[in-house]
Amino acid sequence: MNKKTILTILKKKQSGEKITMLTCYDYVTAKLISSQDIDMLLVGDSLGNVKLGYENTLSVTVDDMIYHTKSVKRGNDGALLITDMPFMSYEITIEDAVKNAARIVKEGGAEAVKVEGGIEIVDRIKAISDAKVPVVGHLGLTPQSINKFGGFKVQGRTEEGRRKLIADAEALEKTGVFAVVLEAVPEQLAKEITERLKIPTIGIGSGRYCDGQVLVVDDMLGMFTDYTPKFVKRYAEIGETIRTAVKNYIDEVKKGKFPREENTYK
Ligand SMILES: Nc1nc(=O)c2c([nH]1)NC[C@@H]1CN(c3ccc(C(=O)N[C@@H](CCC(=O)O)C(=O)O)cc3)CN21
Ligand SMILES: CC(C)C(=O)C(=O)O
Ligand SMILES: [Mg+2]
Repeated sequence: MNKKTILTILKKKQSGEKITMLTCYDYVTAKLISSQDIDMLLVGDSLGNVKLGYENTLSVTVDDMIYHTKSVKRGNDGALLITDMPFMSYEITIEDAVKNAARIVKEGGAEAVKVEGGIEIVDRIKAISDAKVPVVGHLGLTPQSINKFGGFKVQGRTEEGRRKLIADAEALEKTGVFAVVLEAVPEQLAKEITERLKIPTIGIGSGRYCDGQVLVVDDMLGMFTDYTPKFVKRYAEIGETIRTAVKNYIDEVKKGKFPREENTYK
């Protein structure tokens, strides 16, 4: 597949071509997804929920992110590879932020990192970017703030919230992020932010007017069903397919129908 870079992504905003992104956590899935000319793969810290079975993303470590990024890297054919910086890997000091971003690039092979937050973290973002690592921002319902928000709560519904989100988005652009994920941002506000910014907005639950869209792959494939945010559309029922396949396998082994002659060495 044609190699996508940050230039590919920036150009799509200019031309008005929609940008596509999915999360991805492993080699097999990276091969499958990138065979379809997706623009970006995100090794999301949602892997804490989806792959590790935690209740939220707060326990995810830099080592977890590197482990999964290496796996995705080997299967990726051409997509721009972005990895989330996990909770507390960029909050404490600028030095931490740069060191952890560097590990994600050097050891994991990510081409960019994503961080959650606005004005309060622009110094960390600038330092990472100055260290030659492209950064994606993430605003709105930022899951690493779950304890501060008191749950997975839509942000930007009050006038003050609206103003803060716009100011954060503009601050991120000024600091040099090359794209910003807008999560669960009310559609008209996401539209306004998208129109104000020269960098692309990638929406998840933020309506039709964002420059691109992202979903958690296990959600859109019907694999992860512990909870289903309203913004998820199921494009397949792979969970159901797996259950049926496993059921048939068990039945056939018990009845002696599997293995058959063609599955047997002579
Ligand atoms: N599988 C999965 N999909 C995701 O999209 C996702 C993760 N995991 N883990 C990290 C975060 C958590 N996310 C979530 C989780 C729950 C809601 C949720 O329940 N939202 C409510 C709306 C809440 C409100 O109206 O304020 C909903 O009904 O959609 C949203 C995003 C998004 N991210
Ligand atoms: C949902 C996307 C944007 C994300 O941050 C993740 O998967 O962790
Ligand atoms: Mg994330």
